[in-house]
Amino acid sequence: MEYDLKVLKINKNKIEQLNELSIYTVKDLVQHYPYRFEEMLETPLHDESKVIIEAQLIDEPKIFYKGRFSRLTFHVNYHEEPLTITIFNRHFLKKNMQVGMMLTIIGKYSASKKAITASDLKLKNLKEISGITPVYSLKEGLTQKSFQGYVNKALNFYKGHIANIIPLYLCQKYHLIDKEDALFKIHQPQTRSDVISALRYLKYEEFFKFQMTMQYIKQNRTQNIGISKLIDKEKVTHFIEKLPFQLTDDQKKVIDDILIDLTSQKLMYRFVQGDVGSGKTVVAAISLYANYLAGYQGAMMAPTEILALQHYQSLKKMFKKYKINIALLTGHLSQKEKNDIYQQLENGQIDIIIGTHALFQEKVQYNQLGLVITDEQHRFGVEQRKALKDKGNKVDFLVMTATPIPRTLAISLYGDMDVSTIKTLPNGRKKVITKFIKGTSMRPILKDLKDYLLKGGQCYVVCPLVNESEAITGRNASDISKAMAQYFKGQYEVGLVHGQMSDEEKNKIMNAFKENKIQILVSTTVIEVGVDVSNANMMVIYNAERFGLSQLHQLRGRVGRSKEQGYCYLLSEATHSEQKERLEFLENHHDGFEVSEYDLKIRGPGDLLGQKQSGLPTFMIGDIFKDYHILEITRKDAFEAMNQHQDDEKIIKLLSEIKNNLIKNNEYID
Ligand SMILES: Nc1ncnc2c1ncn2[C@@H]1O[C@H](COP(=O)(O)OP(=O)(O)OP(=O)(O)O)[C@@H](O)[C@H]1O
Repeated sequence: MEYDLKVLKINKNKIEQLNELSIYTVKDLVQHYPYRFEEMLETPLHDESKVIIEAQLIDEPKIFYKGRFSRLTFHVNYHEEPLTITIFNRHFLKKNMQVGMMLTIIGKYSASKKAITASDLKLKNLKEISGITPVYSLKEGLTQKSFQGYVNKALNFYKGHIANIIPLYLCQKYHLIDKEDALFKIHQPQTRSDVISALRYLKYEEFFKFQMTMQYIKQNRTQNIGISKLIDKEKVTHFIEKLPFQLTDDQKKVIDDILIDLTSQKLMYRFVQGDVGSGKTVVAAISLYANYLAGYQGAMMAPTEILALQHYQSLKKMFKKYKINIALLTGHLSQKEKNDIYQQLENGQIDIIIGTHALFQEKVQYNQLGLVITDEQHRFGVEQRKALKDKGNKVDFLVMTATPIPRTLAISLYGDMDVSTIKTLPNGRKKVITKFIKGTSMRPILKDLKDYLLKGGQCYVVCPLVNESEAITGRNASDISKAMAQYFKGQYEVGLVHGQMSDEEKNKIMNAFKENKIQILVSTTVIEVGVDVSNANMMVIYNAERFGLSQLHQLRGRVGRSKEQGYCYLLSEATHSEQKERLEFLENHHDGFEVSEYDLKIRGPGDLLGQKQSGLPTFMIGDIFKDYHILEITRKDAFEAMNQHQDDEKIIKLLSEIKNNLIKNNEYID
């Protein structure tokens, strides 16, 4: 049951402050878990470090005042040695301090002065205060102590009514404690092992629920009969044979998977991940062609206008000799142009439509939509997916992403989809020569750059900032482009592209670069995903330490996309050894899956995909990277639960809760 915070008799003003932390119900309060724990354990005296000690007061404390500030100084006996203790603004403690009493002192130790500058002082011995204290992430107005008080109220309110969600056989298998016990232990731990056993239960429960949701969605979908499409496979084979290159084995395998999906009764719901430059566009094109041959319209949605335009141009080129009507719909067409496209989509004149979010606006009606492909799953939420699916009756759905994640993680996270992976790069593709160069000057690589330009190549220069910033240090694209334009005046054209420009401006510059009217393109990370200019094979990245490793791999993937040798220079003043190691790792590793695995190991959450923006599910207590073995185990357990324990009382209850949640959050897709 969901209870409003009012039942806990918390005052209105405090309830508002709790609301700011997205805490609205008693359950929310109990689920606002500590983000760390502080342990009060005696530490040895190490010079210039934080120490916690227990010692005996040996003299009367003295108070000194200076303006509004006070200083309390006294001496203690610590293992037969006197130490001087100073603490600021605690003059009021003096009245309760008697010579001979035991004190606990927390502060910074100076060996030369034999003194501690204390940050906290307790008039008790350590034993009385030792233990483990949860620390919560809070907002202004709430103290740790008051928050702990509210949580305690919430726990007592629920006590005796907290039921286990996990079925008994799983609790027994993993020796999980009860849910009620886990909640008490996470908020009121006595020992470290309390925290460990509480976390084990709570993480397992959170991931298990997630995996059950995935299984539920998947099962629901499989029961849903799709349209078995009739595809002239000979024509598909003929199209493949006419391509200017041989497909890689992975491309062939994915295409086979997709063709099976399209022709089967099952609705396709497939997630294709491939390394940068592994050739996903042609896979999309073949799928769209197969769908077209079966008599259906296809839609391909890209996250940016630059990419939509690029896909449109590549598809137009690939289908030049075919009578397929391909159109581009973006937000920047005139109203008349848009209306024409709407009409042609509705009456079935357009076979394949490429575009951005504009593709699923309400006005857009399809005649016979059969396949939707979205590029970069991470930027499209459930809402958009639903909107697009609503455009057609039983539409097959393909999601492509260029941000590789280890397959096990992909299966665990996208458990409601079938996952295909394109790992191999096209034949003859050379590894991008990657060099980490210390500093932020282009001087050390200028000769390489000039030689390369002289041979007719084009180059990307990536900067972390658009303009000069006072807050952040780093090279900015505007200044760099001006400096380069000046330097190469009369020899080469320099262009500038960044996210603050209008789409029209961006497209103009990108097209000029594609047509080699611009030889040096200075940019921010707007070129990160998907841009494909095969004559541009050199990239210089300023302040490389400022980018995530997977992001650098994405950026580097813009070069070396043909048989030409690609070069990527990582300019960085990285001082931390960890930063250097990461850049050196990129020098020696070229496989996106390896890069993401390394990221996963050393950096944990955040860096791999930028979790928040990525559309990856967020968890309250489990960490998809650090705890991914639990994610994996729960996937198997959820599968088993769905198929072998569907009569278990707890499973029945959980599934009904899952369904209600999906409906409530408007995420229920039939
Ligand atoms: N089997 C192949 N053999 C040779 N070249 C190929 C093959 N498949 C694709 N290509 C070419 O490789 C280049 C990269 O392909 P594509 O743009 O589809 O990559 P991608 O997987 O979308 O990569 P990214 O995610 O980095 O954009 C294109 O120029 C494409 O024509």
